[in-house]
Amino acid sequence: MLRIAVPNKGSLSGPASAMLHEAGYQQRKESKELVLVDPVNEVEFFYLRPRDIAIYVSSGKLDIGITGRDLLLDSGANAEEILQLGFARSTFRYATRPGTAAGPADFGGMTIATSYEGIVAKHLADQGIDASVVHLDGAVETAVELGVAQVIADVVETGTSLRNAGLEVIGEPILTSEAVVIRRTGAPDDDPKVQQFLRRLQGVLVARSYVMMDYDCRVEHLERAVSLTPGLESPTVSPLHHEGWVAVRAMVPAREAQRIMDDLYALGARAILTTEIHACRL
Ligand SMILES: Nc1ncnc2c1ncn2[C@@H]1O[C@H](COP(=O)(O)OP(=O)(O)OP(=O)(O)O)[C@@H](O)[C@H]1O
Ligand SMILES: O=P(O)(O)OC[C@H]1O[C@H](OP(=O)(O)OP(=O)(O)O)[C@H](O)[C@@H]1O
Ligand SMILES: [Mg+2]
Repeated sequence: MLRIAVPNKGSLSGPASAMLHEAGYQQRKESKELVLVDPVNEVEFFYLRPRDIAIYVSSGKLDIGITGRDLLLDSGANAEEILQLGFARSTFRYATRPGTAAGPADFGGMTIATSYEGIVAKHLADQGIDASVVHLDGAVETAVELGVAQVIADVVETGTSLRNAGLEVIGEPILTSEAVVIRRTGAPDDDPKVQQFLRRLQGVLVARSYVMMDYDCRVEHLERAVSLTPGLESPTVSPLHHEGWVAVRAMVPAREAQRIMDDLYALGARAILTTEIHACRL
């Protein structure tokens, strides 16, 4: 059985379970379940704290896990990314009250509050900045108002939490993060069970970001039309009963679908339809 670590709380938990469900795996029905065996797919899911997942995977007791890139790097665990999942996207940044510092080079002698000590200590050391780091479990934005630190380093998505605390980002992002699948560094990459799992998740990613587009167009417009809808390999072109017309079918990126439909229509294509893709293997 493939043993997989899944986040049990926080921003990663819901979207990770939703993606696994879309990929055809059983998921737990209630948040108190810590282990779930999916015998049909020969997979065992362990619902763990997101922060602990890289540690379990690096120990070799679990084959793979879903976590955030920032959590993986912060843990310093011996594990590596093998697939990016596109959710829980964020940046990791320093923030201060306006006027505190012109940039991270001015942080010398200051205290930086963070839940990600590993990332911050390494970044400060790499930049040669002599600042202290204080670890807080969460809500670190409040540390400045309460005088525990002059600077924070935290996850930023919309920036709302920073604005509400009267803070502004300073310096370039330390890193960009998203949910990722990880395995122990150097684990063999030809394990068929892992490969099948990754193919299923890749299928979900493609199904989420592409739609199927069908349309009819005149033969003389076909080349221009297929240049708008080249598909992943090549579009399917079938003859229509109506002489001089063909039907075309191709996958197109979902977020470009409306623009492509406008362009096809302007070219003379008609009966332009898009349909959702529920699952795929490329
Ligand atoms: N607002 C957010 N937007 C996008 N990703 C986020 C956000 N907050 C946290 N993350 C991501 O979620 C992961 C953090 O997991 P964690 O369980 O700490 O999430 P959390 O939402 O902060 O939960 P908790 O309530 O336990 O603090 C990191 O990879 C982080 O980048
Ligand atoms: O830029 P924003 O869209 O405001 O999102 C970023 C905030 O979201 C997370 O906090 P969370 O709600 O998980 O609370 P926490 O600080 O207790 O982890 C993160 O730690 C930031 O505080
Ligand atoms: Mg949090």
